[in-house]
Amino acid sequence: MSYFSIRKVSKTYELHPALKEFSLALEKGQFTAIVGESGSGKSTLLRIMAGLETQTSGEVWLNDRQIENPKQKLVPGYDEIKLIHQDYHLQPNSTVEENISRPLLNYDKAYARDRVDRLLFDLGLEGFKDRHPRQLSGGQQQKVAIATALAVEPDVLLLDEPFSSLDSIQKHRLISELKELFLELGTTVVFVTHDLDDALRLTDNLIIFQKGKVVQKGGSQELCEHPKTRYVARLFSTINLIPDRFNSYLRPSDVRLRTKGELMGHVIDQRYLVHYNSLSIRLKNGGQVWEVDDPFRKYKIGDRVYLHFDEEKVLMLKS
Ligand SMILES: Nc1ncnc2c1ncn2[C@@H]1O[C@H](COP(=O)(O)OP(=O)(O)OP(=O)(O)O)[C@@H](O)[C@H]1O
Repeated sequence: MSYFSIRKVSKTYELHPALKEFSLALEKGQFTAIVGESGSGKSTLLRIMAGLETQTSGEVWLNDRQIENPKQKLVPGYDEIKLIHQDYHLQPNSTVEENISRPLLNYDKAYARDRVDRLLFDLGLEGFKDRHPRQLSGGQQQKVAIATALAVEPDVLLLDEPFSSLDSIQKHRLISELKELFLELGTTVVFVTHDLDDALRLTDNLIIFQKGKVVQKGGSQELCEHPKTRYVARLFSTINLIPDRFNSYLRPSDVRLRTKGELMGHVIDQRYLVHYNSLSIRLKNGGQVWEVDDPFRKYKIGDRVYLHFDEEKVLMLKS
């Protein structure tokens, strides 16, 4: 039996199905990321996992204990399973230290002191412990929210896009720091996000979620090389539809540019990126615009180019 398991959980709001028979099994200390677009049911799923929302059917288990939903439990939620989302609620009139200490009010004083000191240290907040939330940056406030959630040593941490208010440099640094901390603490982590890049900073154990259902699971290489749907493929890069062929696509890196051939187009835009130039090419037949990598930075706006590709690189994708 797995440590944390979600068994065929479904949720229907009025008549609208938000979650369809979702199952997941995690071992202790394992991380997983659920990547899905807005409205795909990610928050609903995490709230059910935390015992904060009542599912229409299915079960959630932590070890040998079934997680009760708000209809079954007088005070919904568990200290063992903590949910952190973007709208974290810090106490504005309390200091950082007081915020982190609050969940530990009923604990042994010496234990609480040690725990708060450790969290301040682990999250790099020692220098800010006497400040109030309004005196902190978004990233620092987020760290305080995470430290507050970790204060009671939860076994499972559920992260619902908690970093979306940060810029990408801050966000990636924070995710890397947290990864180290979670590994050290042995926390089991479920991270939901719409951003594959964020997910991959934490883990390569991916679940791709669309319209309340799992569309594909696996590591990034498997999903990138063998995506089942256009949505999964697009998480990694733009895809170009091949004219006059059904559901057949190519990634920008799988198109070669030549000065002769059959599929002709003109470069209409060029962007300098770190490893290559990215070109927008308007195809002659049909007027479609393809995005193509130019690794030798050879072509310029206005150039005529011919597009070549290997058949084995063609992705056959459902919607
Ligand atoms: N309390 C509610 N009552 C009715 N419908 C709801 C309720 N909460 C969510 N929904 C609907 O259920 C679906 C899933 O919503 P959910 O918030 O779980 O998605 P999400 O993937 O977390 O979206 P986002 O990334 O935008 O937060 C949406 O269509 C939403 O409108």
